[in-house]
Parts: sequence; structure tokens; C-alpha cells
Amino acid sequence: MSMSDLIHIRNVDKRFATADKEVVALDDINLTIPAGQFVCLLGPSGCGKSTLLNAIAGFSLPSSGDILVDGQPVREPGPDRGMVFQEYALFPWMTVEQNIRFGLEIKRLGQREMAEKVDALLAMLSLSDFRHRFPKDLSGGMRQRVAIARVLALDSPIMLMDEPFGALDALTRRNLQDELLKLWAELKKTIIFVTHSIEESIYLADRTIVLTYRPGRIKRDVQIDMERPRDPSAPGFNALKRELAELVMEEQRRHHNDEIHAVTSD
Ligand SMILES: Nc1ncnc2c1ncn2[C@@H]1O[C@H](COP(=O)(O)OP(=O)(O)OP(=O)(O)O)[C@@H](O)[C@H]1O
Repeated sequence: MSMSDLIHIRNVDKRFATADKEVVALDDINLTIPAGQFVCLLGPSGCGKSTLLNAIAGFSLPSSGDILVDGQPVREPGPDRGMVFQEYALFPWMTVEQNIRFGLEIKRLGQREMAEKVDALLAMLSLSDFRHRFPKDLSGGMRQRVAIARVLALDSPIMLMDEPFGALDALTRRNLQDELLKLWAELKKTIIFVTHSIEESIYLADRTIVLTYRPGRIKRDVQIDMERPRDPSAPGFNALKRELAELVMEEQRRHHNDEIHAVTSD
């Protein structure tokens, strides 16, 4: 074990029992993630990306195998692992400021320190002018900024992100990707980011893990060493995009065949 390794995933399986069969969502996943790495989990729908993320978060534990964070087995969710979902998990009855403050309440800070921290987070995510608004009066991009600020409030060294920008338009998405990269570099977080966008994974990640469709296994573990900010029109970017597209499409086809099979065997 190297000193800088933060997350160890060893022989992790996850099986779900459904009415008529057993689904093997994860099959013998082994991964070591060093502190500070930006990792994307990539693959078509149903390949187990969210299942793996939820296992690391401690929401749904593996059927067998171990997940260790900082040497400690994951048994439940903890403040060392903040989660950002695709659907903005904000409290609709709280303003932006109150939503962010909520993340800080468990930290028992003094009033002054609390106010300073909230102000800093609002500024960091360009939300200062929106502090008194309610989530329903914000755009999708703004809501996702609040969700990120709320997770940052916890000071978790690990951020788990489940397709956080999946519902956003292309421009807003690029903006938030750039901001996330800035925060990641500044705050030295370890990020595990689920996406089914090949381009997004190449734009963001130090390393992209391609998963197979049922059972979910690691198909390819790709290091991405390109300098940032990355240019999606650069030849190196495009070459990698083609390579990953090939891999993802193979799995997509398996998914498709599976669905056709399910329909015809009904
Ligand atoms: N609670 C559950 N009960 C039964 N099967 C489940 C459950 N959760 C997930 N699965 C199955 O496990 C497999 C992996 O699901 P998972 O949601 O992790 O995939 P994913 O790659 O995140 O897909 P998506 O991008 O659609 O979220 C799928 O075949 C799914 O149907």
C-alpha cells in the first residue's frame, strides 16, 4: 500500500435479487485510488456505475469484498465522503444560504465563523447574489452550484458525484466542469465522478474507468495525462474519444441485446 492511496476497493461484488432472477451489478471490482485523483466511472446505463459509487458512499454495501477509505472499512455514510446527485438534493423550503448553512450545522461552529464560511462558499460558487433565493427560483446550473457548495461545506476530502451535470445544457455544463476543476485543484479533493459522457470524462479526469454491462467489471482503466485546460478539438483528445467510444459502444450493444432479449422472452 502506498502512503498516498486513499481508497481501496477489493474483490467487490454486488448482487441484487429481483423477482425472477439475480442481477450481478458488480463483479470482482478491484481499484486503488490515490488521494487527490480525479476519477471518472464511465459506461452505458446499467453497468453498475451508481452501484459502485453508492457502495463507496456507504449507502448500499457490497454483497462481498471490501471498501477501505484511509484504511478503515466503509460501513455507512460518513462526513469524509460528500455526495452530489444528478437531481439537486436541496431542501426546497430553505434559501440558498440556508441550504449551505445546513451542511455546516453539524460542525458546531460559532455564529461568526459560520457566517464567514457561508459567505466564502457563496463567493466560491458565484452564488452571493442569489443567497436569499429558493431553489425553485434558480436555474439547473445554479441549483447544482448550491449542491456543490453544500458538499464543500462539509470539508469532505472525498467528493462522490453521480452524473451531477447530466441534466444541464452544454454551455452551463462546460462552465460547471471548469469550476469543478478549479475547486478540485485548489482544495485538493479526491473526486469520483460518474458519467456516461465520454467527452466529459476526458475533459475532467486523471483516470477513466470503463465498466462493462452486466456483470459490471472493469473493462479498461485509462490514465489521462493531457494538460488542462483540455481542448476537445485537439487530436489527442479526439483519438482518446474514439478509443473510449469503441469500448463503451461494445457494452452499449450488449445492453441493447439484453433488452431485446428481455422483450422477446416475455
Ligand atoms: N435496487 C436494485 N434492485 C435490483 N437491481 C438493481 C438495483 N439497483 C441497481 N440494479 C441493477 O444493477 C445494474 C447496475 O445499475 P446501476 O444503476 O448501478 O447502473 P448505472 O451504470 O449507474 O446506470 P445508470 O447510468 O442508468 O444510472 C442494473 O442492471 C440495474 O438494473
